[in-house]
Amino acid sequence: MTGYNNSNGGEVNTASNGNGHSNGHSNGHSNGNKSADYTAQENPTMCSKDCCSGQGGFKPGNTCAPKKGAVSSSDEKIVPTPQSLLKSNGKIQCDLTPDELRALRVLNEDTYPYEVIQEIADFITKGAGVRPKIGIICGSGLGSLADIIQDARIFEYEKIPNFPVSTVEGHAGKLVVGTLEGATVMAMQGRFHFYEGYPLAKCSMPVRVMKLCGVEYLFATNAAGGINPRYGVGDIMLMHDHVNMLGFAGNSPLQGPNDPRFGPRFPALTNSYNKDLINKAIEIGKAMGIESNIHVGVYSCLGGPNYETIAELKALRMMGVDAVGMSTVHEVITARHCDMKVFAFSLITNKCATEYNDKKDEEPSHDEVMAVAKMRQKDCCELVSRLIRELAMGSA
Ligand SMILES: O=P(O)(O)O[C@H]1O[C@H](CO)[C@@H](O)[C@H]1O
Ligand code: HPA
Repeated sequence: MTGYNNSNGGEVNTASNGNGHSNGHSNGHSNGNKSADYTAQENPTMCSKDCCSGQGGFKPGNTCAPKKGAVSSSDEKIVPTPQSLLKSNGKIQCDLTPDELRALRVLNEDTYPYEVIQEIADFITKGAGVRPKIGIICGSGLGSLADIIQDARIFEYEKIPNFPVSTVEGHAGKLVVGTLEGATVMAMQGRFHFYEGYPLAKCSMPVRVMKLCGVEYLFATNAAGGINPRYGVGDIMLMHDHVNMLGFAGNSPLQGPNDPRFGPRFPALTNSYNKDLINKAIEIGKAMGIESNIHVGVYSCLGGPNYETIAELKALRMMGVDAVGMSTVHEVITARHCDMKVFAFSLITNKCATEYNDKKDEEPSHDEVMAVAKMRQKDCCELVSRLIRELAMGSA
């Protein structure tokens, strides 16, 4: 791989994707459901199996009184909403613990005003005693990128005011601030995904926190499925562009009122991925002897959490997508909106099938994703730290 220049779209491969196919599926089916309405057939007047079965079976005249120990509707645990917690004097009244209350508040908080982001940033910079220049987001299984940070000050997400919590395996939920190769850095060991139930603005809110902490460069990493047939498991794809599938569906982290202190209402995304950093990373890949495992390509983010169907993967390939995942794009959009320089790469953890087959072992799984990330974390760490060294020395 030689120097990258955006004009030919990097290594984007427009290989024929074999559009015509027969998948051998038949539409007709029999559901084999012999007794769709079990209670109605056996006990024509029974109100429900659960209701009457504790009373010695159904007898004509059962009153269907609640069973002993059953929870009456007034005893049922109420799932609190902000409204249900408010007394008429506007004060919150509930028996939730402070932690439960905080989790509830963070779940319900969809937008983060500038001042709240500033508060979070102040909490971190005061606690860490530094203003980091480089922000790193660790992809699934790539948390070790943060383990190499020196003089680390670690903030658990639960302890950061107004911060969401990580719910995905391989995302520890820690923010690590310190130095790496002479640069001050902050790394998210655990990112937020749309499929976790967080709105996109919340998923990428930490990028704004990074900005207000002083971060100028965002390094975003992810685990992804390789759609480009030339990509192998364990390869690294430097992102030079993306296709925002969630954006196609009308969803953006920038939706809602725009605060010009972060950036413009209508940001351009045509030069989102920094070319100098891509070229430096290619050089570093050569120096590491992994040149043949480095590609430059297009990433696409789907909502997840399910992996893609064959038809979806074929469609993505036709659109020029090389690797697919469930993250990163909203972070990049948020970073570009507030004028951060972006470097991003995908670790290809699995090859995506674009032809129909019945091979179970070719189906993607998060276990496989984590295993490959573990296997390749050393090279990923080296690539990131060497690139940061170049930045710190002012040569990137
Ligand atoms: O993008 P990251 O966070 O690396 O994780 C990827 O791996 C998970 C699926 O295995 C999904 O969350 C997908 O987005
Ligand atoms: N699809 C979507 N996300 C992923 C994949 C994949 O194949 N691999 C890792 N993250």
